[in-house]
Amino acid sequence: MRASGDPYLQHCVETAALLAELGAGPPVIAAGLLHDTVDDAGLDYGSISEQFGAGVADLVKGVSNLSHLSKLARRNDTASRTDEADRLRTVFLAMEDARAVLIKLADRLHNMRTLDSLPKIKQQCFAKETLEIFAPLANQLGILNWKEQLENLCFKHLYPEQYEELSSNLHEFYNRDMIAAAIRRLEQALQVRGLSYRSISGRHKSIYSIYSKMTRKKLDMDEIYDVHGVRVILENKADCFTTLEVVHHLWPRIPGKFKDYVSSPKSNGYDHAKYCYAMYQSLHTVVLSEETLPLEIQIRTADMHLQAEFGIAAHWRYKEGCETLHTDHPSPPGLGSSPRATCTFPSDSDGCPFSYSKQCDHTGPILVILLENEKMSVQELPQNSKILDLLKRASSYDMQLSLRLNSHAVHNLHQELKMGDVLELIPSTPCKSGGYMRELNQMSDHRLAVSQS
Ligand SMILES: Nc1nc2c(ncn2[C@@H]2O[C@H](COP(=O)(O)OP(=O)(O)OP(=O)(O)O)[C@@H](O)[C@H]2O)c(=O)[nH]1
Ligand SMILES: Nc1ncnc2c1ncn2[C@@H]1O[C@H](COP(=O)(O)OP(=O)(O)OP(=O)(O)O)[C@@H](O)[C@H]1O
Repeated sequence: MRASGDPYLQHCVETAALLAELGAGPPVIAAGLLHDTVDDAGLDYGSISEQFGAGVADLVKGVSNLSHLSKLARRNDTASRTDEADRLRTVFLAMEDARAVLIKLADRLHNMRTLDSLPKIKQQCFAKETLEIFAPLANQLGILNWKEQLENLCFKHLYPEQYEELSSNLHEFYNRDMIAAAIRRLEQALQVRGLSYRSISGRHKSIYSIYSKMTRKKLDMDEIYDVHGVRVILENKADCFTTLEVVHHLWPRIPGKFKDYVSSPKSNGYDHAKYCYAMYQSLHTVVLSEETLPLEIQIRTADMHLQAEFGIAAHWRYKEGCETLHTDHPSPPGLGSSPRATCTFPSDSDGCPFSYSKQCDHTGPILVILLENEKMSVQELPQNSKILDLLKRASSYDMQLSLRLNSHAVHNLHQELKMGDVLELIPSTPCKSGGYMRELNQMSDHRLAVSQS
């Protein structure tokens, strides 16, 4: 039974259903159904592998590893330390098949939907971790719909009064029909003008995004002009300016809200990886709809859009500085040429071009997890660092320890660490004499001598 009183199986089925809705294949859906069997039903890798295949068993094990680290992160309040939370997200993506991360996200989304039945303190703890770690992870993987749902649920639990107030205002304010009507009107006007466009899409801003913008910019709700938005993607720059004319002809403009980031691109700061400035290009205007509500209209070419969504001016970077994968927002027709423009759901780990290891040139530092006395830290080390280098950062110097790297006993302290490795320090008997580091060094020198002889 779950705390809500629902049969436990319901959580497993809902998790699998979320993955199916996303377009996941049978192994991922099966692993979604079985995701808690290692931790909560005492099944081991072998029996899952025997019944469902090694692929499914690997995924279930991967989710279990992520759950274990997530639990430690909650206990250590990692979410409160922004840098460490950032690093943990990178490690999550690096240590497991990206599909295991998706299953963990589906699991978390369902848990967040049913959080009401847990004690208040646990609700807050889960919501905090979800907001700092899992919602940005969903964003990094491009599952924007899950990201918004997670953020909205966190907002509800972390700031219930503000949530209630804003959601009752928005209940009156959100107008989905208006967006659809505006798109239709604009499509017709563009056709009359003989302008061909790649796509016109619309969205209303999520409640958490509105709240964040209000707090970030110290604004009232009626000062947020992009609650309702439409985006037009066209062939070339000239068409963008013609479309702007059409828009301003259709609706009265709200003064002071026009921004020409096409003639004067917006700099998003220096991109150290690419040695250049990240530039964002788009025309933005806010008009007054027939319903007398502000409507933000963004106009850009397909190239500008690719740059905004996937290039160095990318929306994820603009928001939080991470990687992205758009699975639930298919790219507009004709935008398929970029390697980042579309992503079908990967059928295996190698098939996923968005896993950290595939994208990274491995010249930068590595991030690894150090577990000692149930304490978890995410450590950044230079390339080619060894287990010994990591041990120098451990606080439990005076104990005899057994070491496990990614759940396997460590035999060579000079073994090189790689991105996403998890090193566990397991205290056995208290150390009687001598410093811990000296013993470790002796032990490793001895092992090295033996292995070389
Ligand atoms: N990808 C990307 N999108 C951006 C960037 N800057 C702005 N945007 C998008 O453009 C929208 C409007 O940005 P601006 O016109 O600069 O206005 P604003 O910051 O929202 O401020 P207001 O005028 O108060 O609405 C944002 O909500 C984003 O959707 C950027 O650098 N990269
Ligand atoms: N006018 C618009 N039309 C269509 N899609 C939009 C429009 N404005 C933003 N979007 C898209 O909607 C999603 C959510 O945007 P949201 O408004 O929450 O954040 P944002 O664009 O970063 O804004 P801000 O920084 O102003 O809060 C993003 O994928 C964004 O690209």
